[in-house]
Amino acid sequence: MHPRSVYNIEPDFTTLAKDYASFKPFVKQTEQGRSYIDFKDAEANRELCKCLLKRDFKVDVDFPLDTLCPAVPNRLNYILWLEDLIQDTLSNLKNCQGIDIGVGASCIYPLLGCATNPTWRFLGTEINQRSTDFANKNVQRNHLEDRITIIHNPDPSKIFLLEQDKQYTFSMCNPPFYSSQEEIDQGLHNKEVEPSAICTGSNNEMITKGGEFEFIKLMVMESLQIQRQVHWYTSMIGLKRTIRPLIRLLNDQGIVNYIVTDFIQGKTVRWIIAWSFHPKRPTNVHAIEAWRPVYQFEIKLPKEISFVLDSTRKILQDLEIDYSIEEDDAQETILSCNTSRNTWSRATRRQKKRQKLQKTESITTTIEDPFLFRLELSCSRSKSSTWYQIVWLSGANKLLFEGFWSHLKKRIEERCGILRGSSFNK
Ligand SMILES: C[S@@+](CC[C@H](N)C(=O)[O-])C[C@H]1O[C@@H](n2cnc3c(N)ncnc32)[C@H](O)[C@@H]1O
Repeated sequence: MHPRSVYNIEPDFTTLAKDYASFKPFVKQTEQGRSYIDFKDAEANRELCKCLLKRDFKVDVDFPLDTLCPAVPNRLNYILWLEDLIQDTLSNLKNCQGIDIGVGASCIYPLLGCATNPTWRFLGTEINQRSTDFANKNVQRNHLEDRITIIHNPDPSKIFLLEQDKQYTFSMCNPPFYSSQEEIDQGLHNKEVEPSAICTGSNNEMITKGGEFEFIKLMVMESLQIQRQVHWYTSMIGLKRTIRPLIRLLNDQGIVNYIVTDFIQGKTVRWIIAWSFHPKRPTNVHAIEAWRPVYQFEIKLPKEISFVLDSTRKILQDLEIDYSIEEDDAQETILSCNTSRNTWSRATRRQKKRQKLQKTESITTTIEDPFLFRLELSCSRSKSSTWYQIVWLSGANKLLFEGFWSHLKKRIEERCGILRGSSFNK
């Protein structure tokens, strides 16, 4: 559960039934006096969803019993995590324009997103005509026509129906997870399927050709065409086995800025994957470390921290890389570095040498996106050696980062007396 979720305190069904008479018929009591509802009862689920949305977000919805009933806490987790992602990586937090692929009849994500973020707007798409009509009615019911636009997508193999020349902050999606009814039955057995979806999710909402992997793959492939028109592409993942092939796909397509997170809601686990063609990487959002791309390297150097710091400064000055010292004490020093020129490639350094001899201005290669990184120096327990870590913070070119690190590592190791082939660190 997201730490900011109102549902960190479990809703009390007795109180909810007192406040909402429509919910009362569904509330039962255990012998110990604990109130509960039957999650296999579609009507009970729908009433719970409607009452929670009304009570906690002043959102008023209605949807047919044979369409997917959204579990509100689960949907809220996604919205709150998106807020974190945006806060962490974008400078302009106002006027966010989101996209929801497959709004469903409830139109839950646009409604919840607008209720919790007064400046957000949404474009919602849906392939099912009946769900599109219901979603539109839900938008009207909440007087949000000026902030939410719903469009019917007649082509299931198409994902993004965007306005040309318009920029979008994020896209989100709760895709159909399964490729067949057998897979759903298996999911029920493994407790992968949300209780509220058991009886209500109709086939088009739960099943898609090739399952969620193929659906998200379509999204990835289309995102390659439109690149930075959407800042963050995101999707919920319902099955753990989908994560690895998706990461492989992103890597194969050269997408280096991505992140995976998870949410545990009762017995159900859900994941969200996000990728971007923008250089700024998220560093302050909940993520599964094991699925992060390699953004950092660490080595141990056989010298005291003051010596390593002094040597690093000299190397950075030589490379004309700007840096500021963020934190500095005897135990740990953090240098924040940034450059927009590649001054370390062999060709650039050769050119620089030549130009020095000829006393002309040096020419360096400009990098498309600013290259930001952090160097973290910390004392080892013995104090006579130092842990030396680089963390890549921003930049779209992974090879550039790796090339820089290999250059810096060689120079700092040489200064610390580690010669090539030496056994220190092995
Ligand atoms: C699992 S439901 C999610 C509904 C709702 N967003 C929610 O979270 O409860 C998936 C939805 O995506 C829709 N859908 C499937 N393929 C689509 C596509 N290519 N474009 C837009 N919607 C699509 C389905 O009709 C269905 O309503």
